Amino acid sequence: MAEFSSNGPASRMSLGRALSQPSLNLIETNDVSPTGVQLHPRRRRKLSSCSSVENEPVASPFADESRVLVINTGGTIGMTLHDNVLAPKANALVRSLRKLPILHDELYAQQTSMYEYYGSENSLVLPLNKLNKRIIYTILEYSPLLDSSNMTTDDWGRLGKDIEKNYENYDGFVILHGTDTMAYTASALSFMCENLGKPIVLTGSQVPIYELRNDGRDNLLGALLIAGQFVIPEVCLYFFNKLYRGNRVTKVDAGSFNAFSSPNLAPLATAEVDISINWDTVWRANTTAKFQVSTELNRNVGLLRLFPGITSSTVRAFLQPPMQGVVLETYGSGNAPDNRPDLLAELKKATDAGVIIVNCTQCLRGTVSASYATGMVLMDAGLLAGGDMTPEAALSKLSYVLAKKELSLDAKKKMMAENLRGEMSANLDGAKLCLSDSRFIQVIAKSLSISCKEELEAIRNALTPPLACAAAKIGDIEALDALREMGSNLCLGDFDGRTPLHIAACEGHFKLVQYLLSHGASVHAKDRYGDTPLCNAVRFRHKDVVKLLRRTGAHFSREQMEEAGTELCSLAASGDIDGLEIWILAGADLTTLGYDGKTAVQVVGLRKTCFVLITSFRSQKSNVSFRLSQAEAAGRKEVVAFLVQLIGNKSMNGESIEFSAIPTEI
Ligand SMILES: NC(=O)C[C@H](N)C(=O)O
Repeated sequence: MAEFSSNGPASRMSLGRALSQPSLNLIETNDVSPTGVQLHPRRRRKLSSCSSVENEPVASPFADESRVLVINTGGTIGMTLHDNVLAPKANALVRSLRKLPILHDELYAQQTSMYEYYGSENSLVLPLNKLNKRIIYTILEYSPLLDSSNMTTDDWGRLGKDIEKNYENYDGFVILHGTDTMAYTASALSFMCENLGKPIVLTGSQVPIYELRNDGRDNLLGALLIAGQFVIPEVCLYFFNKLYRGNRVTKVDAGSFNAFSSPNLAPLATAEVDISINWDTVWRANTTAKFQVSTELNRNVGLLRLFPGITSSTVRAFLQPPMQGVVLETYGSGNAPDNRPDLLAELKKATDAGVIIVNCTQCLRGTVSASYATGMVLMDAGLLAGGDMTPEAALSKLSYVLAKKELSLDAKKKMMAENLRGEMSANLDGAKLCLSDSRFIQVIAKSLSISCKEELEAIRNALTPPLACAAAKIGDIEALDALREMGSNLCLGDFDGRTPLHIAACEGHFKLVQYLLSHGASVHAKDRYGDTPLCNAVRFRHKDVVKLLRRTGAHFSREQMEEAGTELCSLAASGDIDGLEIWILAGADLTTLGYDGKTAVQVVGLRKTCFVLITSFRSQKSNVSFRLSQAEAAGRKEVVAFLVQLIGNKSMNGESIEFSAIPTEI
């Protein structure tokens, strides 16, 4: 049998702990439960691993597994030679990866019934890594596989939809993609993915993975390790040991493994002896809104590069309708000839007619500014300054913004000037409050005789997560604000991976949860026991916090859902309607099987179940149609029928349900 790593004794209640409650007598080592229900081998193994010593909780043997969806779009990484040219080869990647021990541990897969459990031939598992984690990845291969030169905005839309569809089932996403247009796809996805909370990592290679010497294996492995281990809520690009923000990169070398550059932003992470994440640079969606993908893109956009002697007729032809948005690649810090009234007149005519023209530099590095007269003339012609955006980012941003039909032209222009996903540096001159400005850190540094920047940083990194957690415990927003101004990252966890959001969720500090979410805290952060802030809020029954976290996109994983089955039955058995209600608000399904194959509905009886459902409908109206369809999908015809009869809604359309008509007692 494979060795399962344990996280050691848990010091507090976790979801997994429900399984080891002695009063529930859940120790099950046989294939068949007491009620004769066949348990899946993975769940059986999990249940049998529960401690037989009373009150000693044992972490789930699978708590240290994470899941990554790999979408293979094509590119050199999966190409083979045919008639002396490279072209993508279909249905070959999974077979080949299965034979590579650094990318697949067959023994573990067999012993844990992984293929059966995930129901996919295309699932693989990485060997145990340094952080004691297993990354299970499933490959979704597109057909046909494409050289990225053949990709269009439709392919970006397909990627967006697939990520949206699978978002809740995976911890992170890897996209295998050709390098030629990878910077465009990465930029476009960064805008399309609104309120992203999980990592999406694009990678590929310069030499096919099937060749003896290649960069594909390292790139794929690095991308998987990052997507499976770190909650970096960005569309990123991983290549040659570096993780970049996707909308900051450009392909700079066709013949080197070091093919990409991010000239205006340092890498988000470097994979050297250790993978070190530059958390201060990681971009976070500061909202309490749910993840969604906007697949609408406007194709009437283009890139125009200035060159000495360009004719006004070329410019005029390029700016003709249906063109709606153009990135003008200018000289140096955003300059164009100021002695060419013919050219400037064409630009002005177009902007007056409603074409949005963004000024970006042709230089690899740097930003546009209005420091020269030759730059000012473009402002006068109505161009927008593109800051230090790459042309790839500016073009895909235009395509995304122009597709927003509900916005006026002015609103679109305003949006173009805003920093939406970290694609531009907001204020290059704005000095950030630095570490050494903090009196608190200074005092500690002085008493320890420390003065160098690296040591100061090490102190900050060690001290601030527990300090932020302490502030979260007592609901002290001011203290958190002070820590944040000092340059501390409020999303980092303490030694147990518990973030301030976990603590605030346990304590039920609603305002503080709101504050943290609006400052980039992640609802997907898992502590060392695999618990998210949502698990904590449920455990400590903070209804309003549960609702807020759900609105922000928090959800249970499949494993947590399955564990919930037993907890729900236990609550049902003890008649704890309040307890059941909070689980439902958190997204649990009353038809989930408990340890012995019974559901909470069966334990509590139909009439009471309906009462619980109705109570939760009352507090979460938008969930009505979802719950009904869930009950329907689960084949709980009697529940559905009873509800429909009860609320008099024959159409089953949740939106039209009259809540005041629902009796409070059944
Ligand atoms: N290295 C590569 O992947 C180049 C290839 N032509 C592509 O972009 O699909």
